[in-house]
Amino acid sequence: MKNRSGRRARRKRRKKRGETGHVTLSHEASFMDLRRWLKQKGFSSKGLIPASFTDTGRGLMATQPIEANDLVISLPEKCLLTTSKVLESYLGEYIKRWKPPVSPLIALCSFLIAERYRGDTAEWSPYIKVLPTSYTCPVYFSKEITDLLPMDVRKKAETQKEQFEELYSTSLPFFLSLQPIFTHPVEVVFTQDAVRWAWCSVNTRTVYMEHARSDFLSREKNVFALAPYLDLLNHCPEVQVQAGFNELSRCYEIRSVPGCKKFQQAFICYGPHDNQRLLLEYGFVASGNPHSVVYVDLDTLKLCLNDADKQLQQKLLFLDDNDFLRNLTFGIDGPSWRLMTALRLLSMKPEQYSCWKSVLLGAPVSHDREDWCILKAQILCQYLSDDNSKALLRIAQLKHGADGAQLKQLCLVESLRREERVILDRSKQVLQNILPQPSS
Ligand SMILES: C[S@@+](CC[C@H](N)C(=O)[O-])C[C@H]1O[C@@H](n2cnc3c(N)ncnc32)[C@H](O)[C@@H]1O
Repeated sequence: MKNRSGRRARRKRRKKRGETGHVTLSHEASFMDLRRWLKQKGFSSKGLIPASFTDTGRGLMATQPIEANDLVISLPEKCLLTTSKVLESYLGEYIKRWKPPVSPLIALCSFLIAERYRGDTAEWSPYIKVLPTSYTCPVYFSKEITDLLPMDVRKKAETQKEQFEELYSTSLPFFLSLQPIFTHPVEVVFTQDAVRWAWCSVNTRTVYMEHARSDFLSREKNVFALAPYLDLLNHCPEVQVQAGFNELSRCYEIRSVPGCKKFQQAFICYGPHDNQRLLLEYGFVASGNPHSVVYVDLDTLKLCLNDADKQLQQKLLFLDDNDFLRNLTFGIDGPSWRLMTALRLLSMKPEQYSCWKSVLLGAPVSHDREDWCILKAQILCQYLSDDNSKALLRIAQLKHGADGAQLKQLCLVESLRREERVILDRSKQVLQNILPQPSS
């Protein structure tokens, strides 16, 4: 008889209960220091411990059941790193002096970089030490890897990269003004890589918290708060939570609507984001994400249209005026309502223009125009499928000989492309089923 208490049996039982493999990290010196430091600020991490999970990486595990609607975590204001704390710090006088005022984002980024530079002597050192040293957000991607992204997200990633580079170059004079704080030249402390790290730390880890406007900061939104320990919570699209700063308890609180079983990962939901947005803003992809779709960008749409249509430019202008040139998608259920409506408007013959209002509301133009739309949707779907296959092939080639960071990025783009593949295959089936069969 097999030993039922063996490792394999335990793994099997865990799998049956829907638990994934994990290794606890709470005994690691950096996490022990973090918990000690937070305890001094009034936070008790009882009930949640850091662990590394096979499917999501580092996260928090419940060591006791969390009942439905119970608090998952409650982090006192003292533990939150906000722009007010930065203004009260040794950086404050430099920020207050600088004209025009720096943005709340740059204030936070500068503080993270300065604290990392100060090492063990930094007040926030226990927190800085558990932050990732690098990120998998597209601002880290080379052009070769960015080019493997689906067109729509590729353009957004390129814009994001340009915006980051612009932010870095326009913030350089301010960084240079911080020289008196450092013994090394500021240029070697505030490198583009350091600012990218801080920028990703803020963008991927802050919680939303509104702050009163400060005269010392620019008018850009000041809604960030870095929340040590709480920011170890990973995202699950299906989980419902209530989160926010509680003015009475003066704590940032998260309540879980469904609760969480003992020894399972405690998740929160970052928002109803599709995988493209998760990749752009957080540098990961959630498999089986119910919000995921495949975008049809304008260039792809144009590729599949008839150039001979003399009214094409006018039709595209009309679509633009009615906000029908963005968010055109394929989903697990086939082409979206917006995509089909855009195609219907594009399909119209001049003598049918009088019915544009009902078409905008979703009515088909005519039988033959509806067939035209389904055919165009099929062509679009096939075009995106071919692009997907080419990208997956190229990823497989590039994975040979890639270094650690590149490999992580390639695997991430690969997961996004695999999720896209599932959606496109399902869309193809849906379109095949609705296409009228030739009569025998
Ligand atoms: C707020 S942090 C969560 C803790 C983070 N995993 C860590 O190790 O510090 C957000 C980051 O966690 C990762 N993440 C969150 N949810 C994830 C998920 N479901 N799968 C994979 N990575 C996830 C992403 O890298 C994201 O940028």
